[in-house]
Amino acid sequence: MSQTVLELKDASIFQGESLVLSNVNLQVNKGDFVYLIGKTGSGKSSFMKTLYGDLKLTQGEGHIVDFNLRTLKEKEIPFLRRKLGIVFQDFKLLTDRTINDNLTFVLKATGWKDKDKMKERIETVLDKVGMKTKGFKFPHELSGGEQQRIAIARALLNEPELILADEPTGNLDPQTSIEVMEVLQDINKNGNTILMATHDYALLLKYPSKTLKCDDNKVFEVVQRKS
Ligand SMILES: Nc1ncnc2c1ncn2[C@@H]1O[C@H](COP(=O)(O)OP(=O)(O)OP(=O)(O)O)[C@@H](O)[C@H]1O
Repeated sequence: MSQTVLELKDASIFQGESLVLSNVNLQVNKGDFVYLIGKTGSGKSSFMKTLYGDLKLTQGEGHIVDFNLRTLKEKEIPFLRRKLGIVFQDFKLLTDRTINDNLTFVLKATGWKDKDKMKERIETVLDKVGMKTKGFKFPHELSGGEQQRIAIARALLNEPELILADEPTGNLDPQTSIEVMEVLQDINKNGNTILMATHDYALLLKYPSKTLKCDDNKVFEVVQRKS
């Protein structure tokens, strides 16, 4: 039986008083790879922010991993985020420390204590993104694509039930975008569930998957035609 990791029913997404998306219905199951597309300003980031608790869900129903978005309390947000892996367009690595220290920082902040176990987990996630030998480097010593791989590794640290990637290739050239996408495809094949916001249509064509579109304050599924 498929396990639902995200479900929205008649959910409306607001930025302050203004309605961004209305009556959103969607279900994401374990193992899915789902795209969220739409023009600039159509609401993709607002949608993602609602899912990780940065914007409150005030209308409709929303369940993500084991949390109810309607009743989510401020103090529960860190626990929700531990079950999610979040990847941003601009990587958001800490620039003052090495990759190993970036990853150790997250593990410590999420309750890990055993040094050997932390080291082992860091090696495992760096290996998953093909960056096993780069742990000693500082972020500025890596290319954009490599930094994004590290950001994906960081998202994987606590074995998230769902990865939310908001324009993960937005700062990358087309070839590097494909390399990062291959990493996301690999981790999806290994069982990770991914919801990815993008406006990169070339990626959609190359890696077809279930696609939701934000347009005109609505979210609907689009069916890709095979040409
Ligand atoms: N912090 C904010 N406060 C008020 N309105 C906002 C805020 N952020 C976004 N908006 C508005 O919400 C709407 C949706 O923006 P959003 O950033 O979600 O779109 P997007 O599809 O992610 O666009 P992009 O691809 O440019 O990131 C826009 O009309 C935008 O002006």
